[in-house]
Amino acid sequence: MTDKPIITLENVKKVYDDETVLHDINFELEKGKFYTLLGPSGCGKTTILRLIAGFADATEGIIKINGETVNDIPANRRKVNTVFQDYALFPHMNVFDNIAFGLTIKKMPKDQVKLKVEEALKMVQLEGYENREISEMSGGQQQRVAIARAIVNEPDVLLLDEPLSALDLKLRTDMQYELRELQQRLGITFIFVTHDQEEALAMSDWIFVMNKGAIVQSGTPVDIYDEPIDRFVADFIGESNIVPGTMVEDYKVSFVGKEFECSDAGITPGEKIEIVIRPEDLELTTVENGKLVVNIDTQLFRGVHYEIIGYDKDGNEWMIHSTKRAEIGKDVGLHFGPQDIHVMRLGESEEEFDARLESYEE
Ligand SMILES: Nc1ncnc2c1ncn2[C@@H]1O[C@H](COP(=O)(O)OP(=O)(O)OP(=O)(O)O)[C@@H](O)[C@H]1O
Repeated sequence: MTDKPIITLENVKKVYDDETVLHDINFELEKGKFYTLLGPSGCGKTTILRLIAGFADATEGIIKINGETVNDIPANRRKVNTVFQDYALFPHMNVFDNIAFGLTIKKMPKDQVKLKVEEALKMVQLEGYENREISEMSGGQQQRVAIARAIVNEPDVLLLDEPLSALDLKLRTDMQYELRELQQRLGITFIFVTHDQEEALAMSDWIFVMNKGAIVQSGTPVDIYDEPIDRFVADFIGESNIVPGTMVEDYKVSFVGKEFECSDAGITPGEKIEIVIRPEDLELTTVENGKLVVNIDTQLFRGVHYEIIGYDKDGNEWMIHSTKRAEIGKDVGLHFGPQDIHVMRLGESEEEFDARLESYEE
């Protein structure tokens, strides 16, 4: 990283009552990137945002904004702004007053406030909506007002806590494009919280996958999708086929009683591993041409593809996404290439994971 990180968390821990909700969080964020915290409900995503914003204090550890330790700096003096899930707009004020609120309390001269609000409205494509009441705006428009209210303060960092979760699917997808585009246009750092993996993959430069108060993997969307570090990430980030296997040697694995070429190396020969193959990487073919043979059990039409489930001779379940139909009860061959096989080191069991988290307490 050439520039100073815009946000740094060092050994950050948060305890509420007796419960540790964040364990030893460490990261450095670069300026101008779109970061996402992704994980199931209750894993601590919002708590990280609250610590950065200054709405809660870290129990241990250091939080820096632009290289400066901010643990003792109040929320209103940090150059970050938050867009909340429910937007937190003032329902009795019109659009202009909602956006101008922060500037007015800072006692900015009126003509300057007007200019800034107009500029912010233009950014979110709501020019001319100054006098509308909040109750007269659609969900998507309220969302944009909330963003305008945050960016009018020219923050270095914008924190977004599930800002799209109240929108219907179509609008949500539109807003994903808009937010991504806005982030690139403004060039400020976004930290976006979601439990929706597709949203995270579509929007982010970099994703932190969280589970039970810890970051379990971080990387680009492609890295995380293609090389999930363990079963939790593989399951959480998309549909996967996961079957037990063994590393034979570099670039060779065995599973379902056969050896296959793969693209992984550096794992001890003989090590037990798990094999991940995405449903869209499996191709239906004839039994003779198949690298594996499965018996087709169910088939659902999903619009763009059929979702087909079959079982191999060892009883492993295989999900296949295919534009071709299969015939229930029949054997078919599956084709896949070496690059479609992803090798996962045997992850910790749930119990081992919990024990490791507890060891942080000692
Ligand atoms: N003020 C609080 N007092 C006590 N416990 C809290 C408080 N805020 C959060 N928690 C607990 O901390 C844990 C993490 O909560 P957090 O809101 O950060 O999760 P999240 O990943 O954002 O979840 P969601 O997606 O459901 O919002 C949860 O177990 C929650 O109950």
